Amino acid sequence: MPLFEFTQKTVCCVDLQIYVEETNLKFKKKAACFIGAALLAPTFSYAQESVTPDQVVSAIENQFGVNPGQRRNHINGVCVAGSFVGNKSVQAYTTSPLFSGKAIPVIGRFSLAGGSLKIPDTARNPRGMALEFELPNQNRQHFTMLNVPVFGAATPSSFYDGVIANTPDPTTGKPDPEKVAHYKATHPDAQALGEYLAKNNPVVSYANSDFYSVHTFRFINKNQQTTLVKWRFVPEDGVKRLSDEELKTAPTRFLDQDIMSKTQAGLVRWQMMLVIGEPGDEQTNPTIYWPANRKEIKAGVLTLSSASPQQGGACEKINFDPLVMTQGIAPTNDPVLLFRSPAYADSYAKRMTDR
Ligand code: HEM
Repeated sequence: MPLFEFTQKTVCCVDLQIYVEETNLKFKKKAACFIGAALLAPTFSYAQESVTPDQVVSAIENQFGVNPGQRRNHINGVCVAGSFVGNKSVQAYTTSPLFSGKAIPVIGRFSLAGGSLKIPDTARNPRGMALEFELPNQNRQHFTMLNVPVFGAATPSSFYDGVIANTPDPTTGKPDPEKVAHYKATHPDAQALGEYLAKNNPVVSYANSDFYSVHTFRFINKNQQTTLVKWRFVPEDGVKRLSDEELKTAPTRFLDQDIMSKTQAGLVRWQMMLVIGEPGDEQTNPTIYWPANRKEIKAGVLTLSSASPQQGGACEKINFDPLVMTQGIAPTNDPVLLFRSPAYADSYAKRMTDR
């Protein structure tokens, strides 16, 4: 399968050559080029069956540019630290030491989706909460969550298509509206997230955001019984969003300073809610909601006590790979979840070796 396919005789060879050089995507030009047809309404098809993690990370780099030493996605962020106390009642579902009832040290990072430092804190895109739980015997558990209940791609190749469609055109410096429209029309899996982001204004503070596992995971108990679960972290201070008016007047950057001030003034908490799945609930497609009436139990409390700039901070050099897990927690066959691990490793390797 070609990485990028032109379905009409639409693009002049010179333009394509420039595009290839600019994008550095290293794909083979299989497209036919017809000089002079470029201005006719083009239709593009860039769906493909499979992509490699490096193709996707390189495409993200091409969309946003590269800031040496920094994350290729979720580049804006802030380090946090605190602890988590898991409820023992969750042991009915999992043997994970997270739910021992004892305080577990946590290093975390809040972030803004996207790979450009210029993306403002008012952007209508997801925010991230990544947690590394430091368990006994040097064990680690990661939760790498978003503040949206569903994701915008059911497969890595669909995610890749979104990156390509939203990559600025070298001539205008902006994504080509035709490509964006074509992507939306041909990727219904992006719709649920788009609708959620349109309906829910960005949050006023990381401390006033809820965060979701998005993916389905498997909890395994001491009798080897498996339960499908999702989880969400609910802020003690409630979810608060910017009004339409505030969105227009808010400063470009306020999220990092806000959480630093709040943790300096006191402790900031979230309740972890475990959502218990039922047989037949969606396991492998992170763009699909579970029914709203699933049983939920209180699974623990996250308390953050400090926050600091990411540069030189404890979170800077952590790869918050969502597949870093302890016993009692396992992934499902969600292709997006499984793809994230090698994609993050690729981004991590790049940012650790940039000059
Ligand atoms: C195909 C899908 C995805 C791709 C290719 C992707 C790619 C990436 C990459 C390259 C990074 C930077 C990693 C690093 O340098 O350390 C990143 C960070 C992040 N991603 Fe994803 N991602 C995907 C899906 C998701 C999903 C589904 C979620 C949440 C449910 C998510 C949440 C995050 C968060 C919170 C961060 C920041 C982690 C940190 O603070 O270090 N991503 N992603």
